[in-house]
Amino acid sequence: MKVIKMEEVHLTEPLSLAIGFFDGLHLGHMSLINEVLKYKGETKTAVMSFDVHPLCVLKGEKRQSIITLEEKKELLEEMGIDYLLVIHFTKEVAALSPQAFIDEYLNKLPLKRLVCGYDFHFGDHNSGSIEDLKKQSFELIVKNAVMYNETEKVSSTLIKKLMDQGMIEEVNTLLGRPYKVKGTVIHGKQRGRLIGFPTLNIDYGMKYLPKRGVYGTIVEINHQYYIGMANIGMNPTFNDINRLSLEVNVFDFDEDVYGKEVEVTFCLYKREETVFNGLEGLKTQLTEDRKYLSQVMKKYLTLYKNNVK
Ligand SMILES: Cc1cc2nc3c(=O)[nH]c(=O)nc-3n(C[C@H](O)[C@H](O)[C@H](O)COP(=O)(O)O)c2cc1C
Ligand SMILES: Nc1ncnc2c1ncn2[C@@H]1O[C@H](COP(=O)(O)OP(=O)(O)O)[C@@H](O)[C@H]1O
Repeated sequence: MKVIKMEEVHLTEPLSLAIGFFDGLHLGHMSLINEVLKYKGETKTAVMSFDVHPLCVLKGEKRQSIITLEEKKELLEEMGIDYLLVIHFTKEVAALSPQAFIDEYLNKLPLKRLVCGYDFHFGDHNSGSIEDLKKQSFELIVKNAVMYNETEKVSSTLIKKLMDQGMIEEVNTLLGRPYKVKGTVIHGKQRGRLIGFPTLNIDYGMKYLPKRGVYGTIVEINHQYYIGMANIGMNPTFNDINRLSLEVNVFDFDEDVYGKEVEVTFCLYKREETVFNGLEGLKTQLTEDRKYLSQVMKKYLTLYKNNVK
């Protein structure tokens, strides 16, 4: 798959294109991508997205996302999309009228058909709608919402809400794959090894983290897979950190991997983060967590290993 900045695009073969920010690439987004892939062979296949979330630009928000641009690229490539077309999103782009947006980004392409979701809006104050797209010369396919239940649609907002409740298995169902966080191993307070539970502290960047607490995870280190118990939290027993930490104690592993990139896959939520009355209480709890998770996580490790290439 080629990644092309829209300012530099020059394509000549007919295209089928899905458009959206696609935070999460969840089942709803996948229905658009799969629609485009139906035309592989007849046309080239492409996805158009933005480099930063429109709300970050418009409201100056620092927004944690379910998926990074890097992960988006990997997934779309695996699915067989030919081009990822990236719009550099700025206030000027946000202020384009609907027709100016269409002329600037869509009519410059050899666009045979456009696939978008039922609620796609674009242009100044989101004033552009499906009605504007229907008037153009390309074919338009509008996909209905994929539903979560009778009333709620699968959406990035819903996935974040479920993450906030620790409902990671539900999240994984709606993503169509397990939730992962990739990051570099950084230094913590060097206390873990003293209590017999060393942890990889992970720099999770701008990834959205599930609810504070303990999770059963699969950890990839140097192309090997391990079971691990992760904690997302503020280590309230010690009360000496100021940003939510993601750390994982890896089973059957004993190496120094500071500075390496690792990937944590969230499989199940075990318990809330608790304030202990000193180290002994924490150690007893961690011993119980390890005993429980080393049993329960075996099947996830097998499944995981069977599903990676
Ligand atoms: C599986 C797991 C569960 C944890 N649960 C708690 C907890 O309930 N309460 C708490 O204060 N800290 C908890 N911790 C965090 C420990 O306090 C932390 O790992 C320890 O202080 C080591 O920190 P360090 O990596 O900065 O050295 C947990 C850590 C792990 C790996
Ligand atoms: N089983 C293991 N799980 C996690 N980290 C381990 C393990 N074995 C060795 N390590 C190493 O020990 C370091 C963690 O020790 P710890 O005392 O918790 O330090 P820190 O506070 O810097 O995370 C890890 O970064 C890793 O390099």
